[in-house]
Amino acid sequence: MTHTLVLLRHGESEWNAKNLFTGWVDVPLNEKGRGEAVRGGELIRESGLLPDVVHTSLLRRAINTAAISLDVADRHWIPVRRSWRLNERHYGALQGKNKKQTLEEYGEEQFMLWRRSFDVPPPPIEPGSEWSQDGDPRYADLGDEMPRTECLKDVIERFLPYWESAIVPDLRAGLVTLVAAHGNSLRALVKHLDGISDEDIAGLNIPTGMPLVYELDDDLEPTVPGGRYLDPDAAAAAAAAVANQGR
Ligand SMILES: O=C(O)[C@@H](CO)OP(=O)(O)O
Repeated sequence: MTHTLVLLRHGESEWNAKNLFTGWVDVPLNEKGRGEAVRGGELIRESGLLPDVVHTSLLRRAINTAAISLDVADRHWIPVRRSWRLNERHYGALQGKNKKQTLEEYGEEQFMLWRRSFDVPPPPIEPGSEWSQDGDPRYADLGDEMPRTECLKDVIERFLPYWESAIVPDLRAGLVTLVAAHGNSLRALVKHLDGISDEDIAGLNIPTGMPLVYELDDDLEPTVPGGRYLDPDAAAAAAAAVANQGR
């Protein structure tokens, strides 16, 4: 028996379009992003892989992408679970900063260390500063777990408990499981599923609004490494555009 997992990065947000580091800032989808979510829903519907349950982050770009896509696929009624553990990577003091300006100010090496290294987090965000999430009621229960910055390694550490306790049980119950999340929380998941090395994960970029399907065996190993995008050509072009952000 295989288990079906469908991953969906949110559609383009207002800050993706402005080329700003976003992280935990709760930015809305823009017009293009809503269109990508519609297209994602059409691809899901056409594939016949209709989700039985959906997991999202606590951020509206993922929540609304899931809602739009599922509405198009006529699956708007399925159970939903949300967790901060699926949030985008916290981008620390870079949140709200322009990627191109950051690249020009700090140079290629530092920029790429912050964006794609496995274990180098950006500087922590200043408590109470403009783009900090202090006092946000949705994170009131986090206490000491509330991040001030994160590298991909940190994202994997906070994501895995949710994977094990919430997503794996749905997969094992035979439910087609949709995870609507973010570029870096999905990179954490794909790294885990495909066993990608700490070095090689730097080269992996997830495009917005493109459903990526994994069929998993009983050990929850992908039957096809890397999974399968429902629209592979569009996904490859969009992933290259993510890789080139800042330039
Ligand atoms: O800004 C962010 O939060 C992420 C995703 O948009 O950006 P990056 O791809 O640079 O990690």
